[in-house]
Amino acid sequence: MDTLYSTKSEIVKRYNPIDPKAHKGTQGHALIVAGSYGKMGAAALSSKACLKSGCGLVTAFVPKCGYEILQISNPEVMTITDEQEKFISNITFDIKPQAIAIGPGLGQEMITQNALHQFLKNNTVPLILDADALNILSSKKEWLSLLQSKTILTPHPKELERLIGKWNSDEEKFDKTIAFSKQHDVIIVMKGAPTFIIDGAVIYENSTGNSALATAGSGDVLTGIITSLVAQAYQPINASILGVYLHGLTADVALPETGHHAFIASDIINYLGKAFLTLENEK
Ligand SMILES: NC(=O)C1=CN([C@@H]2O[C@H](COP(=O)(O)OP(=O)(O)OC[C@H]3O[C@@H](n4cnc5c(N)ncnc54)[C@H](OP(=O)(O)O)[C@@H]3O)[C@@H](O)[C@H]2O)[C@@H](O)CC1
Ligand SMILES: Nc1ncnc2c1ncn2[C@@H]1O[C@H](COP(=O)(O)OP(=O)(O)O)[C@@H](O)[C@H]1O
Ligand SMILES: [Mg+2]
Repeated sequence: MDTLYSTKSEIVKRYNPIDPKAHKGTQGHALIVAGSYGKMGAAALSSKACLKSGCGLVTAFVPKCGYEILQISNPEVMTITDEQEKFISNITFDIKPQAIAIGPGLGQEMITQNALHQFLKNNTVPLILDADALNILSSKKEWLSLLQSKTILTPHPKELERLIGKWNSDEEKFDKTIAFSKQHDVIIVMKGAPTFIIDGAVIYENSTGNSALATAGSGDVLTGIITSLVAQAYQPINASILGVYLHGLTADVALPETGHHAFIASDIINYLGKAFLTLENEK
């Protein structure tokens, strides 16, 4: 099994500094479809991380109960709401995003499952699927054929197991994940310590991050970062590799200042600036 290691010099090659003539309209518009009653934090974290990774415009699509939560917690993020109070039931919008994330805090209500199905049948926008979007697909595997080429899936180990079934060894885990990636032509961000990014037979091993990331919402933030990069026109594989690297780097940079225990998902967002600067200084 050949694995490519994401060294800093490899990452810098994939990183594009922002054009001095850029404006919010050229920096991409991302849509984050997330949240349900009691899990609106996932939508807030994901959409803030998206904005703090350079995306020009970010819109959150949330159930009605999330409207004020999103508008107050993230004034820079625009918010549109579903007609249902507590769950998403119909993913329709009149904006033209360049990347869409679905899943953080979404829940798996039947009405939400149907909304995801209808959305996948019609969608042509580059997509990032996380959390409950993956759990729904695990229970409706026939919908996987609706995914466009190079859709990005970001499962943690339990979500991966739901998607590909149990494994008895690391080798089997990789074999099954590679087979899944090839069969559905999707990129799999296999989250863990470390995270591996799998694109067919090609495996990239991330080189940043530490156990400070073992905290609620850490994956929701990663989804926002990767979605931001896709909206800024990074190829899905480059957005995945660079996003995972920057996510881990925030924790490495923060550690001497915060320690492991006090570091929370919002700190990943707080340290994104310093993480990006380390790449800019190398360019
Ligand atoms: N503030 C908010 O609004 C937040 C909202 N959130 C939202 O909540 C929803 C449910 O998401 P979730 O991931 O908590 O539930 P679930 O899929 O059952 O997985 C949990 C089980 O998976 C396993 N496991 C996980 N990681 C592992 C690892 N590295 N290594 C090994 N095993 C690992 C572990 O299983 P165990 O080891 O206990 O058998 C664990 O018990 C989802 O929509 C999410 O976005 C959260 O993001 C939090 C913040
Ligand atoms: N010990 C660790 N070392 C490095 N990264 C970790 C560690 N623990 C968790 N992470 C990272 O934190 C993120 C957790 O994602 P996830 O489980 O989806 O969180 P949540 O659903 O709470 O947002 C992943 O990117 C994972 O790689
Ligand atoms: Mg998660």
